[in-house]
Order: sequence, then structure tokens, then C-alpha cells
Amino acid sequence: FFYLNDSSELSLNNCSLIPYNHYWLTSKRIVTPQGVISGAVEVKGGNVVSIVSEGDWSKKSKTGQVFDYGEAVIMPGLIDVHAHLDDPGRTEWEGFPSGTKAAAAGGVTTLIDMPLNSYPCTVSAETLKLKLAAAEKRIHVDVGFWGGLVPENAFNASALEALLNAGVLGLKAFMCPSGINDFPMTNSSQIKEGLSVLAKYKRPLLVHSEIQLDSPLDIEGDPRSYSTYLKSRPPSWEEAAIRELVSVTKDTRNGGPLEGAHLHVVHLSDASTSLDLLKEAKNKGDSITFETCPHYLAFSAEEIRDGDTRFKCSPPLRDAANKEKLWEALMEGHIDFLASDHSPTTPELKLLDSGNFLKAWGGVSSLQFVLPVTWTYGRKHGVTLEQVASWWSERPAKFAGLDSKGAIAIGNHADIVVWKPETEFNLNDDFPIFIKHPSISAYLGRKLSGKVVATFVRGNLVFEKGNHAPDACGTRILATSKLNSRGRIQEILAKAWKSGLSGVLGG
Ligand SMILES: NC(=O)NC(NC(N)=O)C(=O)[O-]
Ligand SMILES: [Zn+2]
Ligand SMILES: [Zn+2]
Repeated sequence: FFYLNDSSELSLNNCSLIPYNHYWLTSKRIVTPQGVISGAVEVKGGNVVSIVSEGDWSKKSKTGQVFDYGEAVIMPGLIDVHAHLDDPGRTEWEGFPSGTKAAAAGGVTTLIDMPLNSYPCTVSAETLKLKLAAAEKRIHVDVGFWGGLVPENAFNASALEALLNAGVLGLKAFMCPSGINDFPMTNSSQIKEGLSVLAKYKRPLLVHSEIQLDSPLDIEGDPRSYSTYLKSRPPSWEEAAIRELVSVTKDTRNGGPLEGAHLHVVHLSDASTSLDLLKEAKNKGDSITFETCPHYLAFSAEEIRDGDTRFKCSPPLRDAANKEKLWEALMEGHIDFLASDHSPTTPELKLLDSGNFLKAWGGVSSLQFVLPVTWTYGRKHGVTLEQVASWWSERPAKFAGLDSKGAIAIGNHADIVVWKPETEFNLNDDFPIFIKHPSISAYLGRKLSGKVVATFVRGNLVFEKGNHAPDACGTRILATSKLNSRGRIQEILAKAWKSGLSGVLGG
């Protein structure tokens, strides 16, 4: 992929809190693809250039600065493939500056921005240009972009190809109303059509998988009660969508008419029939993956208080038994990876005053907290550092085709988070929060474990101890058109999907 870099090469500038181009990070716990080691990581010119174990480190003649992080964990930066930053057009909801500052503060070094909730939505080559302009010199971490598959472009192959050639990393579709009028839903024949174009580019289609079976507003019950909302959006919605999707993805199997296409179910909530259908499709060889989000793993319906619309999202948070089943599926490797689905709005549209679950904006605000949340709620399930790195870095990188990211490995971008898993903190008003509207975050008021100490993006120290580097030097990531660099991209993605996503990604 192509990195549109606005800043000059790492130098003594404002992109980084440290003025070094060449340095070492040492720690007792460095998470590498070969396991957790004690030793040092050498960074030069924005890349990882060597990794040495403790034994070799003491023998080494060192040039460059050394930053010793002691017992803190050095891990690949998180890659969040599902965030809505709402820029341009709805920057009062979030925006690139605050959203990417929150990402950096949370150890997220790359995020892929969703095509909807900005205005306009990213559904054409022209609207992608507006996205790119909005992100220029305003992002603190690296940002890629999904395009939208909507009825307007689904049967227009040249429009879709123009959008893909312009650099979106893949497409996103909704099978139910998205909440945004200019991002209408698609049906399965439109999805099929989109997949046939995407197959040529070897880029994925991400799908919000719910089909509206009844009008949620017809539901009876107190709109301030979470159980009313839950009844309005039952698991049968997810199940109906996934049933349709797997009837399409069977064609993605080897030799099938959609071979080369890949479908990804976003934010799976239902751990019953929907999960079983996905597992079955994978076993049969469909090119399909799925994510869930930290909020489905942290919260359950029973604990949501009347009127607390911070927890409203779609699909909804379900009961505690469902949550346990999601954990089981994640630990067993069925769920491919995690993503935030950070989907903020203003406190007014969250209807925090009236607390009407049926009318409030659906979306959980979480971008800055996904690492400590995964760790805090995962500890009792025995989650390891390697698993966190796999769910948040390695697998999302493979999925999005970011071949120089996702692992602390020689030659990769030096995208690194340093954090202290054992350090607890209260997410209260004293904690520095960078998302635009902290009051709508479902995690506010919680005690979490796992504090981010420092975040490096391509070697730039972009965040440390509550401070950001002065300039926003993240790069915009564009997929290289297959027409421009035939072979390479295709090869990498084909390899990732065939071996990686069916093998590494737990198929
Ligand atoms: N328009 C949205 O951002 N919707 C989002 N809302 C949620 N998840 O509640 C989503 O990803 O579906
Ligand atoms: Zn969604
Ligand atoms: Zn979303």
C-alpha cells in the first residue's frame, strides 16, 4: 500500500516528542511474533531494524539513544479497522484531530476510518478526495479509509473501480438502515455485485450484518429500559443477515464464481446461531472472517441502567451468557480479531437527558480505551499478551493488507505501544481523555487495568505521559491500484487470505 506522507522524514521536528532518528527501546517484555522476549528493539528511520534478546544485548556495541522501559510491555501498536471519525462534515461528533489523539493515547497506531457518518460519506472517488483533504496534516496516527458500497454504486462497476483505484482499502455495506440517510442499505444481490468487483482487487467487503425484521419503533415497553431496546433488535436480525451472507460467500470457495472475494462481518454480537453459521461457513472454505468489539465482551444487558444510552449500539449488547460465549469463541480462535466500532455523536443526540433508548444515537465511544478494556475483562479468561497482539495488531494488519504493520519485526514500521498491564486507573474526570465527548463513553467511571505509557508511529514518539507530539504527522494510507502495481499487492493479499485468514485467522 501507499503511504501519503505529509511530514518530512523523521528529524528534529515536531512530529515526535524525541529528537532521535536512531534509538533502542529495551524492556523485559517485548511481544514479537516469536513470543515475549526480554531484550531490545532497534529503531532507525521509522522502521524496526533489529531485535535482540537480553543475552545478546549486553554484548552488543550500541550506537543511538537507549530508552529503558523496564517491566513495561513493548507491543505492536493496535490497528483498529473499524472507527467512525465523522470528518469531514460532522466534526462536532468527533473529527480527525481528536479521534487520532485519542487513538495515540490508547496505543492505536493505525486506524481505518469508516465511510459513513462523515458528510459526505465516502462512496466515490470524489468523496474520498474530500476525506484525504480533511485528514491532511490533521492525523496523529496512520489512517486508511474504507469506501461505501451503496445502492447508487453497487451496479456501477466503473464507479466502484474508480473508488477502489482512488485508494480505499475495501468497501463497507449495511444490510439494515445505517442511521445516516445518505448511506442507504444494500441487499444481497448488490452485495454480490460489489464482491465481484472487489475480487479483482483482492480487497475485502465489510458488512453490518443485521436485517430489520420488524420496525423497532413498534415495540411496546418503556423506552428508557434497556430491555425494551433489546427486544426491538433481537438476534434473529443478525441471524437473518448472516444466513443471506453465507449463501453468497459459498461462491468465494476455491474454484467458485466469486473466488478472490472476501467478506468480513463487523461487530458480531449474537454468539448463538449467527456464530454457528459463520463457523460452519469457514469450515466449508468460504473466504469469510468476523470481528467483535470490546463492548460486547465487557458489558451485558442485565447491568445497563434505565436511561443510560451510552450503552446503546447496534447490534445490541446481549445477556451475560451470550457474552461468555463470545469470550469462548474468541479464545478458541473462531473470532478473527477485535475492532472498536468507535461511533460517537454529540451528548445531545445520545439523548442522555431523556434516556430514550429507541431514539438515541446508536454507537459506543471507546477508541482510547480498547487496550485496557480487552486486558481488564480478558484477564479472568486467561488472555495472554500474545493474544492481545494477535487480535489487535497481527490479524487486523493481515486483513487490511498492511504488510509492513502489525508486528514488531525487522523491516516493519516502528508502530509500537508501551504499556503497563498491571497498572490500574480510574476512568474518571481526572483522567486525560481525548475523544471529543468523554461524557458519552460507556467506560467512564470504570476501573481499568493496563495503562498506556508511550506510543510510537513509524518511529515518531507521538504520545507519552499524557502529552502528544505538537504536529499531526500520521500518514494517509491508500491502497495501490492493481493497475499500478500488479502482482505485489495481489500476491500479498492472496497469500494473507489463503494462508493467513483461513489458517492464521483460525479457519
Ligand atoms: N452509523 C453508525 O455508525 N452505526 C454504527 N452504530 C452502532 N454500531 O451502533 C455501526 O457501526 O453500525
Ligand atoms: Zn455497524
Ligand atoms: Zn461501525
